[in-house]
Amino acid sequence: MSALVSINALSFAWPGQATLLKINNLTLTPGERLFIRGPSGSGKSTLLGLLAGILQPDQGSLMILGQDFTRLSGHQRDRVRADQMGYIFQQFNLLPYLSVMENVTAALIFSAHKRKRLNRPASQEAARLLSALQLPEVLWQQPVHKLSIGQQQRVAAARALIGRPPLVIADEPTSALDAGSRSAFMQLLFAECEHAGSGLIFVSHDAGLEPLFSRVISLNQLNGAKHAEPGL
Ligand SMILES: Nc1ncnc2c1ncn2[C@@H]1O[C@H](COP(=O)(O)OP(=O)(O)OP(=O)(O)O)[C@@H](O)[C@H]1O
Repeated sequence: MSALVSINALSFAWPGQATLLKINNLTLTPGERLFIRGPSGSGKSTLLGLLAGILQPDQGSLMILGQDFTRLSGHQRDRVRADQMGYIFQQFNLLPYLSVMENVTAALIFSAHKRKRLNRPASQEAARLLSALQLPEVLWQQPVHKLSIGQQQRVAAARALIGRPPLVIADEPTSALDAGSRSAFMQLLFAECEHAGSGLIFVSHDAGLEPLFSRVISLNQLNGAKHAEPGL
């Protein structure tokens, strides 16, 4: 089976800055659950931005679901992301004045592929995900800006998971959750990924979650770039 993600000799620098990431090799196979750890500022979110096609490497190759992202236009990468990925952003990126339901189902408006993978009406699938994440039903028609940060994080997760994307990318998705919600969140995330056969790339500072993953990597060990973090 071909890799979901394959990185070779990739390097990336933010404009005017020293090289932040130099990654010789990283592969994710379908269904694999990868945990990436690293101190603040080590480049975890930047790496996820590259994998999602939001950023472009300066050198090297980046194959996502069999497509060479370095050869696609920004618009083509947006298409792959909308159709084949679910991305839980660190800052959620929800549409504040739309309701919880509208935010979750918005992911389907932009992707016929995600709509096709549903096996029930969109609102029912959104309800199933929101219930599994223990988000009270009274909130579902509320605009998301009225929700707590932890509740918004769960809406962002439901939006990423709807339509069974083959690749799920999660950037610190449990940072605002209490222990009970975190546990429900992790169970749903794993159950959904397993059911859909999705690969998962998960970045977190929460080392307690590491044993749940099939592979754990340290970005500092993977990264050949010398960066200016104190003590590194
Ligand atoms: N949009 C940007 N423009 C310029 N530099 C950036 C930008 N985003 C991040 N950086 C720089 O890249 C480096 C790595 O940032 P990044 O957010 O990838 O780290 P991180 O490991 O995800 O950190 P954290 O754990 O705090 O979220 C930092 O030095 C940061 O200042």
